[in-house]
Amino acid sequence: MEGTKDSNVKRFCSQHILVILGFSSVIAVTALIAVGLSQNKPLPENFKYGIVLDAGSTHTNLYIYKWPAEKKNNTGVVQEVEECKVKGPGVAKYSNKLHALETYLIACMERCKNVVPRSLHPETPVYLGATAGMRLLRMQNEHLAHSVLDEVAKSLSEYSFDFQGARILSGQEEGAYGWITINYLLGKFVEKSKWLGLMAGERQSTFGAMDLGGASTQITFAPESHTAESPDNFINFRLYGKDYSVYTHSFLCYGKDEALQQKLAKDIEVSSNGILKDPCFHLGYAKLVNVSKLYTSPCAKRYEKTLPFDEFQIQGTGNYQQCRQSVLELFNTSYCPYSQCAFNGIFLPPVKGNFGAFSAFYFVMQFLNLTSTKVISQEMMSETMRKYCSRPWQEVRTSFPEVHEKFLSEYCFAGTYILSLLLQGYHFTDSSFKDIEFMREIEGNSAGWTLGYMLNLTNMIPAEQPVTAPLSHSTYVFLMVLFSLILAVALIIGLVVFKNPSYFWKEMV
Ligand SMILES: Nc1ccn([C@@H]2O[C@H](COP(=O)(O)OP(=O)(O)OP(=O)(O)O)[C@@H](O)[C@H]2O)c(=O)n1
Ligand SMILES: [Ca+2]
Repeated sequence: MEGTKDSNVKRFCSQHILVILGFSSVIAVTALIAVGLSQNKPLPENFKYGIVLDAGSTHTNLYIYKWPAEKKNNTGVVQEVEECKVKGPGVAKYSNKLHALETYLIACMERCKNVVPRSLHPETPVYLGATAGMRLLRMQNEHLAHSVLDEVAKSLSEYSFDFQGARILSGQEEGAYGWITINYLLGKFVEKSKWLGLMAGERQSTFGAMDLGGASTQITFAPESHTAESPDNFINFRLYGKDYSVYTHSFLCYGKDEALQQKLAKDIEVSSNGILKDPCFHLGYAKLVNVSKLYTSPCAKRYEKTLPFDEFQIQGTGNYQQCRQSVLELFNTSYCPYSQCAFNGIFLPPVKGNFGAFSAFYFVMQFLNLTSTKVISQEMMSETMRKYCSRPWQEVRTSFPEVHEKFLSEYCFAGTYILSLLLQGYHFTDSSFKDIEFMREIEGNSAGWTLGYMLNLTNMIPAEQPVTAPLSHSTYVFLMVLFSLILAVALIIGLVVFKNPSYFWKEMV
């Protein structure tokens, strides 16, 4: 009797201990989840802004970037929040009307005043970088180029932002910053994490970058192997703890507009009657060109000749094959002082990996409807060009009433030029051509040199990998909760078994 009472009390006590233990485990796990989640809740972020003006040969574009101040050294944190196209042509075109530069940037700078919170204006850097149009002007008249830069610098320093200067980028910088931009946006500088970040990550291959502007074009990529040939074409970077040896070259005068000027100057040399039958323009298209204007750019100088007329008329004949032949004459492949060259005796290692092709590469391909499929073959593009160039001008004009006449009339030339540059200039093959992605932006950020320029000048890309915990905070919380749950379940099962071993054994028998 005494024994039964005793065992009843024991059972009562152990049942309660079990309930208390189960209850505490549930509370502990709930508390752990709550603490983890509240700790992981994003803190109110403190943003910083940066402004870059891209003073290109054809126009100026302004970009406003924004990033959380605490995370400035992480990759992919900078976001483009605004793009503003400055009204009017590129700054180099103002060399004979400097006074007009006083008001040139006002509209876009007013946008900046609205987008960037007023309290942050004094700490928001503003950079202006000029490219090939200004490089050409500097070649012609250094003093004038300085005056243009002084004038834009003067107008930018009148704002309450932290103006950091206006300068002409070298072709190498332009190529390199474009390469940094797209690889930063594609997340190629960080290792691909494995097993929730528990295993060492894998180094990723970078994308090559190709930029086609109005006056110059750049190609930049990490070649298969480093070579001692033409050291001027190589830049070494150490980014996030990894070394990169990158090939880059900027072909001045091989932007879309200057290449066309060169072609016209080359072809008019052999005309005697002031008429230029041009296969790169549509049949029925006609345009008057002033001879002295044609020779103002240093790019067409090599074909300069005294002609018996002051102006000539382009008459389109719309023939892709003949246009291709004429364009190919712009690339001199008859000499190469290195083991391999692009054209004009410029070293170029074999192209390797994926490429992002942006600016006019994209504008032209988009117009030709060649950006909707991810993979574009060179046959597909040649066929498109053959058909497009043969369309009569009147039909083209009425089919695309919304497209600016200058752009529209030049797409036959531009597409043919792009094909020739990629195949004969850079030696892309049937297969490597398919590795080119024509892109305008990557997740809302424009592909171009400006972001890379700002990342570099604000020291946002560290040479060494920042020291971080091996796991992200959310992975850490997830694993802690999971293991605690496993522990709690094991504890409860253990207690049940300990409390009533006969039940367990009975089941087993
Ligand atoms: N919808 C558009 C817009 C532009 N273009 C062409 O694209 C070229 C300009 O490209 P862009 O990258 O804007 O040149 P810039 O930056 O001004 O020139 P650069 O980089 O050489 O200084 C021009 O030939 C222009 O005719 C085009 O064909 N279609
Ligand atoms: Ca450009």
